[in-house]
Amino acid sequence: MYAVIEGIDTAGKSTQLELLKKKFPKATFTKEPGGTTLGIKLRTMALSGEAKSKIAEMFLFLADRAEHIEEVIKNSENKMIISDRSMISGIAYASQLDIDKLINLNLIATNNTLPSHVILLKLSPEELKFRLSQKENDSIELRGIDYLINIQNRMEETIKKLNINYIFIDASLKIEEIEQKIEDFINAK
Ligand SMILES: Nc1ncnc2c1ncn2[C@@H]1O[C@H](COP(=O)(O)OP(=O)(O)OP(=O)(O)O)[C@@H](O)[C@H]1O
Ligand SMILES: Cc1cn([C@H]2C[C@H](O)[C@@H](COP(=O)(O)O)O2)c(=O)[nH]c1=O
Repeated sequence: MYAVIEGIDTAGKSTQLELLKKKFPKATFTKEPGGTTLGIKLRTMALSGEAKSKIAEMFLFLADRAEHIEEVIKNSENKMIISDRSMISGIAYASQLDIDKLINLNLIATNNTLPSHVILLKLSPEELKFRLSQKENDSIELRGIDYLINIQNRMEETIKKLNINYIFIDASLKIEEIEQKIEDFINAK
């Protein structure tokens, strides 16, 4: 199983991953960007805001993804893998490009590997605004509410197009309710 937790910034992915680590201690937990040695450097570059070209920024994330698939996902193929983000973020955040074109580019980076299970935590604009106001924002978060809600819509569209097992969860539910829904989803398949 290659399960991924998706959602825009502050959706609650890290919170749920910490709980999943306790529930599934034998699983491989990983993340994008920054799940490999090279990925840590690429993550810093991508999030610094240094790339003036959005296409250059997208290729930094794609390079991270290619290395992550090769170094982490392929090496844990027979285990349960749970990842913080995946190619779905890659497709959604590169919002200047068409989704179908991005699916093809991402399949090159992943050597045609797709997640088997996707959990999307969905935020309302109001809750997103509140959560962003509670933290220091990086260069991507500074793009604002409308930008991030558009990314969330693109995540939904991408997941449906890829025809993967998925669950969409209201990210404003209580932490324990979300935890239970995720556990039921993972255990069901
Ligand atoms: N269900 C919830 N209800 C209310 N607040 C929550 C809930 N889940 C997480 N939070 C809070 O929202 C904030 C963001 O959560 P978290 O860091 O888990 O999100 P994230 O998706 O990992 O964010 P990022 O992508 O920016 O790293 C934290 O302050 C966290 O405590
Ligand atoms: C994989 C991926 C991520 N991003 C963005 C999304 C977030 O703003 C950051 C990652 O930081 P987090 O700690 O996981 O929230 O990068 C992106 O723009 N493109 C991608 O492919």
